[in-house]
Amino acid sequence: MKILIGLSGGVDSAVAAYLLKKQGYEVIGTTMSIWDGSLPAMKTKDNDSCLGPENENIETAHKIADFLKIPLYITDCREEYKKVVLENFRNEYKEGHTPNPCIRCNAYIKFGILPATVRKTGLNFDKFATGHYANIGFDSSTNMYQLHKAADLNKDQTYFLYRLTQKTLSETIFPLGVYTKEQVRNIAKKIGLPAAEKPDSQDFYCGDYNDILQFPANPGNIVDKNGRVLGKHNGIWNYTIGKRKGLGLLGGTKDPLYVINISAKQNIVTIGTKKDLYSSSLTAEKISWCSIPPPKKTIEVTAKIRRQHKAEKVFIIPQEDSSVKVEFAQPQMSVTAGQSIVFYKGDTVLGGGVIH
Ligand SMILES: Nc1ncnc2c1ncn2[C@@H]1O[C@H](COP(=O)(O)OP(=O)(O)OP(=O)(O)O)[C@@H](O)[C@H]1O
Repeated sequence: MKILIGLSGGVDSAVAAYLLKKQGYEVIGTTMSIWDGSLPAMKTKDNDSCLGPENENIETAHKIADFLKIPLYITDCREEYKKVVLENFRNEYKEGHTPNPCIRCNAYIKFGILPATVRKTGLNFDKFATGHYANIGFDSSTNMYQLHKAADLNKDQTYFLYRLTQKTLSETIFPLGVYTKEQVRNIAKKIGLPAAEKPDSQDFYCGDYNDILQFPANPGNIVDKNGRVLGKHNGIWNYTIGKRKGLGLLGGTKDPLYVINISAKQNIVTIGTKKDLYSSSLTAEKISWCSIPPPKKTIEVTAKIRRQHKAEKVFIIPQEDSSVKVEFAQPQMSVTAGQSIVFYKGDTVLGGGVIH
């Protein structure tokens, strides 16, 4: 079997490639290029984000490929990344939402355009692999592939993968799903991999998001729940639900204040106390059911409303228009439009959607 692996120049994908080779597969590497140099380059050296100058990563990917004796192809995904990920990023912030670009990148670029572009060059392969921490299984009772959490729950990346389709799951391998990060680092050190000491990538972009957004200032009011003006903002995209610091309010207040609502239509940021941040339900759209057929009636599952959230008990109530209403068993803090809610049953990712 021939496997194409996405080699980022980091330790995870390098070890994943090593493990595949060790299992006897024919492995070929590809590094996707998404950086077109139009944004200010980051100043900090240790910040290894996805979107940033790539030369060093490509150089390391070449070193890794040479070390593992596998061919490496650099794949230009810059145009598509700009159209699919960065444009959406801008549109979402314009709407006062807080998007999650990694989820979109995975669904459309990393597991879509990247392998498809390699195939178009005439290079054939049977499966596509990455160094993500996740597992894929198959449920013979439903005949469906299943996305499962990684063995290393601290590194589990399934939150970012819920938009993968059945077809993609059927063609994908996650060699690191059964390992802990510590084991992966130890393998890298033991075999002397060039990327062994590289830090994990932290964020998708390490600079100021305004570099990407580039919106002209659009001043408006910061108000309390009663509409009383407490301050001014320069653009709603500088705020996210739950933000507490740097609100630039006029007078000192007794209780700590947080952003509780952002209205693009009214160009208003609303501030409230911690208890105003709690919601008992939400609506999610653009639903992707990655491991099960779309449920027709209410189901009880657990759900995360952001990557670091502890999965909580919820009831999913399917709506006519294919969106879902989600009711929390316990009210949850900082439900944020643009972020994804991801549904789990045990360690299986059922699917997810974008919070409205
Ligand atoms: N530029 C890229 N080209 C090809 N594949 C990539 C690229 N960036 C990430 N990937 C793939 O996606 C996986 C998960 O990426 P993520 O950004 O989460 O990095 P990571 O966990 O730090 O992994 P790594 O140590 O391999 O960089 C990587 O292991 C790799 O297989």
